[in-house]
Amino acid sequence: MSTDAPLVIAMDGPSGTGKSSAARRLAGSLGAAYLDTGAMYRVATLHALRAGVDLTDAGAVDHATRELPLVIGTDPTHELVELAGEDVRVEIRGAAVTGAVSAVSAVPAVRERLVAAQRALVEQAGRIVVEGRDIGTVVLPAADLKVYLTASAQARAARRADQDGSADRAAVLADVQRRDHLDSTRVASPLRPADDAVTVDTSEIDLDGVLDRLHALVQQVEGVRQ
Ligand SMILES: Nc1ncnc2c1ncn2[C@@H]1O[C@H](COP(=O)(O)OP(=O)(O)OP(=O)(O)O)[C@@H](O)[C@H]1O
Ligand SMILES: Nc1ccn([C@@H]2O[C@H](COP(=O)(O)O)[C@@H](O)[C@H]2O)c(=O)n1
Repeated sequence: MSTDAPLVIAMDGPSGTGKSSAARRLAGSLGAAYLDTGAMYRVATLHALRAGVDLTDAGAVDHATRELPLVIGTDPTHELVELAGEDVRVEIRGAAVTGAVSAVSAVPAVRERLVAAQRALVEQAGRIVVEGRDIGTVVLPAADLKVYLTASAQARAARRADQDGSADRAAVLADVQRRDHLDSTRVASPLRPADDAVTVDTSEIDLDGVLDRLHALVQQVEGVRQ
């Protein structure tokens, strides 16, 4: 099979399971594009925060994010995230946005617009790994392969604390659990595995091990399609 054959891989799971790291590397090795949909919700959140809207008011969040001058790249070797031409890669990962993003992503009108943009990017790319919370269930229900990454909250919090250089592991764990709860209990497109997703628990596997598992799954899918 030629390396430019269409291939759509959906990767979902809670925070800190390794979705971004694994999806980016998988895309690079498959010669595919990569889409970080969490970054899109983070940009919408930054835009709403800058507009000073009350994030508990869904109508106000909807209104404030209707015009969202967002540019997101899909090259797995080059991260590009811009809001009105400004590079916001660092700011969207900060505490203010991380603390507010679940409120913004729970607003159905925000999701509708971002899902439409995500589908358009997938259509353009043809061969792509897309990661988020609702990719297998809502955004791309016909994906060729759906993977749901999990890991214990403790493992995820330890990774996040190492990544951010935080000594307060209890606070990081509480934040991880708070976001898990909000993302999985919201009414609009809650975080959950698609019925046909393959679950991979990354608690005890390093990133190379996760990549081995993902490559084996891709080979199975490509074998079936040949
Ligand atoms: N299997 C693994 N073992 C150990 N550390 C890992 C593993 N996978 C990822 N990591 C590390 O965990 C941290 C979080 O990974 P990553 O950002 O890829 O997770 P994520 O699921 O995309 O999180 P979020 O949804 O919050 O963006 C990173 O520092 C990454 O290097
Ligand atoms: N498909 C998605 C992706 C993300 N979200 C929301 O965005 C938050 C940030 O995601 P990260 O992957 O960058 O941590 C996440 O907590 C969700 O609230 C989403 O709803 N759907």
